Amino acid sequence: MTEIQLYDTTLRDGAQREGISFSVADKLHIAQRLDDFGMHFIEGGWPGANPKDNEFFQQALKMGFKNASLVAFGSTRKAGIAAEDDVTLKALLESGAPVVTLVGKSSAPQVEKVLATTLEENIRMVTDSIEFLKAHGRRVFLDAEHFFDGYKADQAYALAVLKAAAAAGAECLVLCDTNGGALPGEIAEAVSAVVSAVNVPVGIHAHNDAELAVANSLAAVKAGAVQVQGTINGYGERCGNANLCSIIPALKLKFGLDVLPDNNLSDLTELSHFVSEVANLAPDPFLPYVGHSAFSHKAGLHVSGLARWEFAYQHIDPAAVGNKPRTLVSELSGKTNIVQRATEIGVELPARGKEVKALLQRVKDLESLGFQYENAEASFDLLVHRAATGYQPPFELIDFMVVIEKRRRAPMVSLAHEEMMSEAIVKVRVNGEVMHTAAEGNGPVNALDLALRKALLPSYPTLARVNLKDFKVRILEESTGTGSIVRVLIESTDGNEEWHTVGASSNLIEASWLALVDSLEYWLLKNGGQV
Ligand SMILES: CC(=O)SCCNC(=O)CCNC(=O)[C@H](O)C(C)(C)COP(=O)(O)OP(=O)(O)OC[C@H]1O[C@@H](n2cnc3c(N)ncnc32)[C@H](O)[C@@H]1OP(=O)(O)O
Ligand SMILES: CC(=O)C(=O)O
Repeated sequence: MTEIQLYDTTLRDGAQREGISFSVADKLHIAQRLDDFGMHFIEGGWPGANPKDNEFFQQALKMGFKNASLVAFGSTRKAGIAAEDDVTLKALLESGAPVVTLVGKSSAPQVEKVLATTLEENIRMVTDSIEFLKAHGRRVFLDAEHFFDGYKADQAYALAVLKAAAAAGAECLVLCDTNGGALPGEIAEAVSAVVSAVNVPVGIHAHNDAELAVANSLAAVKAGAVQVQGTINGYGERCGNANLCSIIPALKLKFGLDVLPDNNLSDLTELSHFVSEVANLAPDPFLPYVGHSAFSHKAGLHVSGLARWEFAYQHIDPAAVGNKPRTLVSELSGKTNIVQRATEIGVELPARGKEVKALLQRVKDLESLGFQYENAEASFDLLVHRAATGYQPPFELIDFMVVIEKRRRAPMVSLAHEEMMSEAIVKVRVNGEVMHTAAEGNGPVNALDLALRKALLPSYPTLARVNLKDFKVRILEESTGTGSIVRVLIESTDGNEEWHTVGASSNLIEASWLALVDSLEYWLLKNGGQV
């Protein structure tokens, strides 16, 4: 079986993504996780480029890896100077990394236009640099920059660079689609040609500018490439690099290549989320394999099909990559979505009973009025409970009133001397007793929240732990202006768990009230007022 080398460049090319700036500690944490995961090579950065990268190599060598080899990245020597005088080559040696990946030009137009040197001198730069590093005991890979564009422009020259690198002792010739514009067929053809022309293993380094980096990497492997370079979550310069979170499961589960132990693959989703956390980027829910929505099922036909056969609408078992299937409830649901979600919250509903039909109809009716349940699972769970015979809500609204007043403090000098005052009066029945409370707040929803809590806290003191974490308002049917329907989505937390509720109305206060009441009622229902 072909041995594939997994080469991660999240810490170097991944850090070239706009918005990412890893600290040394971030890099060390990520490197540790990549090593635990079973990555074969971890490219840590460009020694000499900045103090953080220098520090990283010192610390990473002290830390040591159990699976991976540490790789330092840098360019071939500058034109017109000796290798031993080149600052980049010296810094690569000083980094102490046992493996060095050298980026060298393999495209004739790039050599002439960008390096502004001769084609012959570029070949000498590649050869001298590899020989210099090999003479100092380093393993060397060549990242043949712009290889595929160079292969189209001047095939003989692109191959001559690779042959020179192989003769100088490069262990792997990594063909780079640096501008990310190549197509899978072109990649496969060029990789096959190189594999036949050289006696050294070939690798692939693809960028995602045409959204083909993963497809191109897989096409390269099919054509004989044995090293795959990429990044976690596809982070990288411009539109990113080939996403290892898609490539690794494809190699393992679809190509049947034993690139990692099975148990490690199930850590992939966690690894992806860990790296996005450290990069301070929200995880992309729509990433294949590892995204929160990668196995979310919304359409009624899909959910019903999946209930009969787990592969009806899934290309792999989500558990293989550490992910989970989810069932969404919405206006596109069928009976099975409702039954499954009800089962998840411990309510058994007969699959063909009238309760399910009524709930499904209620969801569709409410969504047509502006509610949206797929992002507000707690509000849907309450619909299920409220429909059950004998359900006793922890509190019931009798009525509420909100007053908003603009007050001017005399003497008025500026807007800072004007203030908005909101007061809410709430009447609710709690455990048979009518509670009549009032509160002032910095806005009408805040005043309502405070007045409602005043009414509930004597009976449910632990409710004090519940906080509103996020409050989103979306205007639906914008064309009707201030008369349009608004949807309010509230995210709440008790410090341990988070839940989402929804309200919709042509009145913003009412929409907010509905979402607020659902939030508190949901928590009381789940916790019985105790935590
Ligand atoms: C395809 C890739 O993603 S390769 C990785 C690119 N990554 C980075 O550039 C990030 C780190 N880079 C840096 O910190 C800086 O660019 C440094 C420290 C490497 C160099 O900085 P400077 O010395 O100021 O040079 P600058 O970046 O302006 O120009 C690049 C120089 O490298 C030369 N160069 C570019 N590619 C190569 C190559 N493959 N081999 C040799 N020299 C090269 C250019 O001709 C230019 O030389 P010049 O300074 O004699 O004109
Ligand atoms: C080496 C590299 O990052 C590239 O060619 O894209």
